[in-house]
Amino acid sequence: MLVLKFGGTSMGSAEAIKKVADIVKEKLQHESLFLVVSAMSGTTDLLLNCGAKAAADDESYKELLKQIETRHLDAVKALIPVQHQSSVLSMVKKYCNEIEDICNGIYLLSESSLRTKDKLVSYGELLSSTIINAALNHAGIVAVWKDARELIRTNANYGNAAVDFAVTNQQIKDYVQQANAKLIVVPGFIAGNEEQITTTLGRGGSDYTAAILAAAVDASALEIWTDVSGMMTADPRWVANAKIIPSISYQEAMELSHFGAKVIYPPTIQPVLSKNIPTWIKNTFAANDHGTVIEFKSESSNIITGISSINSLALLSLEGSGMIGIPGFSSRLFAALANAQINVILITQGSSEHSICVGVDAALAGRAKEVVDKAFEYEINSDKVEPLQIEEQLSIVALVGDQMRHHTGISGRMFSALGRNGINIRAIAQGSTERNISAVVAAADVRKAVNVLHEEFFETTKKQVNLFIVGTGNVGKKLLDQLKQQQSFLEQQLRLQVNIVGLSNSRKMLIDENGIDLAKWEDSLANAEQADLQAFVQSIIKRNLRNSVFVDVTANAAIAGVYASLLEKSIAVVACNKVAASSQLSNYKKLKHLSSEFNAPFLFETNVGAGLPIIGSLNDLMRSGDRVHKMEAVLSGTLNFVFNNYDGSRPFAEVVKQAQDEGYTEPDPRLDLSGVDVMRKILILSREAGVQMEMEEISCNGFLPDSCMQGSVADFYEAMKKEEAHFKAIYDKAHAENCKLKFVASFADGKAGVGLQHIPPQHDLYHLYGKDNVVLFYTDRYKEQPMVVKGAGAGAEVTASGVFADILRAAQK
Ligand SMILES: Nc1ncnc2c1ncn2[C@@H]1O[C@H](COP(=O)(O)OP(=O)(O)O)[C@@H](O)[C@H]1O
Ligand SMILES: N[C@@H](CC(=O)OP(=O)(O)O)C(=O)O
Repeated sequence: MLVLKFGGTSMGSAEAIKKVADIVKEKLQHESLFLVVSAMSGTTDLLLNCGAKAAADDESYKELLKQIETRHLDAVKALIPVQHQSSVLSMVKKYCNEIEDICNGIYLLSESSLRTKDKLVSYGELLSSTIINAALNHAGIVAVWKDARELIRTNANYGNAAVDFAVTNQQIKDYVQQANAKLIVVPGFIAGNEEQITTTLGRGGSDYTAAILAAAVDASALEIWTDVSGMMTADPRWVANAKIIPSISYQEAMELSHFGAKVIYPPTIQPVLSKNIPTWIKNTFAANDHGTVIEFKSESSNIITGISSINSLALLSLEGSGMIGIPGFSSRLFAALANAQINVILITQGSSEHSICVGVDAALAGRAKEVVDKAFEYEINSDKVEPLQIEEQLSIVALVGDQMRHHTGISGRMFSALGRNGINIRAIAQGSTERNISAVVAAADVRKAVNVLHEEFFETTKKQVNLFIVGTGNVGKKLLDQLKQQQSFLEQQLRLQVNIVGLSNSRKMLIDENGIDLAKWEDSLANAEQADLQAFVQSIIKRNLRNSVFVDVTANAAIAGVYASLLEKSIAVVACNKVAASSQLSNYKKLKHLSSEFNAPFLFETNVGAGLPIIGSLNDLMRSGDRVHKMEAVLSGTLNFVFNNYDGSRPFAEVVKQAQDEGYTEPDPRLDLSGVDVMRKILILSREAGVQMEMEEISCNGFLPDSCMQGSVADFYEAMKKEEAHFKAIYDKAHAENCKLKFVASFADGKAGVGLQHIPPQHDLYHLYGKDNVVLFYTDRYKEQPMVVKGAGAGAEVTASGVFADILRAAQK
């Protein structure tokens, strides 16, 4: 005999029920069947909700009752031909009337007991099993319906009754023998006690019904049909890359289900394990998929089989000096919890014996405090023990696998992966079977934790990076082009799946967790919501996605102001914006500190020399113990371009405009022309060279007349035109000395300065063309001959590629 169980998801609509009928028909060709069904999906919750509303004197329960009735009547109408519907419709109607009577009773009494709740929810399975039984018979498949309450005997622990296996097994065997039927339809989840009163086997308990039947009749197999193609390495609603586990041991399945893998109800395994009955998880909507087989395995080949989580946990800590060395404290704690029917999910105790910490379902925390404080009343009153402390809003994330005990370093990898992503671990437990390592984390972090661990243990070949990009100007656009062009290369060659989750400019912002399509980002952004920097940042933090990188491709001070709030949430920051690194020294230091404390890269290579490897090379020198004595540099692509192209033959203002049009200048070119931009750069280099420097300490020998510094950018161009003679004179003077004009930044003996200089032909800085930058580093190791980094130091394309390189660095941390 074969036992098939179809869950609520497989019974959710007439369409789905037709698929169930097809599968049953096919299976019947080979074997006789027990068919166990759950309530149509959502029905159990609806029934409980009706009861709760009625008990709270809320008359709207009547609307819910209508929904339940309509849903089931509709299913009958869709499944059974009109001329045969009446008897089933009247059966459904009769059940619905009974539900209404019960709810009316609850409403009148303003109260409902666990026993009444069991009676109420039993109608979900009674309805669904009646409907499928009728549908099968009308389709010519002969089926008999059997009330599970007459087969499965339990105690009277309503809501989660315990099975009396001796009576149950006998009842099932007797019935099967007497019925002699090919197909027996049974409502799942419900059972009966000695007095024939309805009980239930706990939420999700239809799986258990099926396992009990399978074990009683020594079934050839148990098949649990649901809406996924098997047990997966993690909950597929959370982890997009979760994979089907083709085969798994009973113990691993038990451990995974205990730790939240909802696809199977934990008690299900015990009956089938004791009879060694292979148990399949199969997909009603993809019946040919292999699915998962749960079976006996002497040696499983998996080190880690799956990752699951329990999402509502409270940690209870009992602490006090009176606990040390005195036996019996823990047994009293556990006895108090057990007597109150509070299940302990996790236990940790430090070797000092000064405290003991247990995890329980968050809903039971209040009750736990009552009973434990009562049990230790004497010790609490005499200050030997503190009143029970409760910490809520926690979750457990667990790694499960038979082979963990044979492999060292698994927990190390687990904790460091969580740590790298800024997930704080509140408590740890490892089962003595070493089949499970559990970490307690904040509930807000659990989804991220499951994803981080899944990536660490199952997606070793691929890593997902989640980008939040602000700025879609010259550099931003180029960056998006480059990302689009490289996306598949990165995935195939570097195994990096780069997901652009957020995109914002000063007008609009767009967030899409599945990744913004880079082929049409401009349209999507144009139609997105109004930009709001704080809302954007909060949304990044709230999403709490692993490997998040914030990318600032603006020159905006407000945006530089949000880095700290991101770094302290372990979100990496990549910026071509120089404002933060050149801000007050205290702010620069704070950001550096947050970056190291929260393990979140803060990278700004493009702050100096665009895509040139200037800061990275300097960092390498410093990290390897070198010391910088002197730096000499031309760091403004704009100024270099301007002085390389200006010879008085066309106006200075026109050359500046060309530099702006070609994308070398800051949005306000006065930042470049005044020397401020170069001051920022030498300041950043000095700081990266280990010097504590403020912007005010840098001297500036500027060349721009005061008249050019007033008003708007348009006013600036007008003013430059009027000052043409001033610029011509500067040029002529240098030319007369056979020198070129270079705006030089220098650092020596801990001091920095910038200014326009006459550079003679033999000078290192003379041969510098176009928009090129150059830096000469004189260090302990590069004494006479400096280390030179030289090349195009401005332009959207090269800046974008420098930002891109920083993103990859942050991603591969
Ligand atoms: N590790 C896991 N493997 C497979 N499914 C899982 C896992 N963890 C959680 N699930 C979820 O369990 C769901 C199936 O359980 P459930 O809704 O109770 O189905 P049914 O109504 O068929 O009993 C799946 O749709 C899936 O989203
Ligand atoms: N209907 C019950 C029992 C059950 O097992 O349902 P499902 O198979 O849909 O998880 C519940 O919702 O708890």
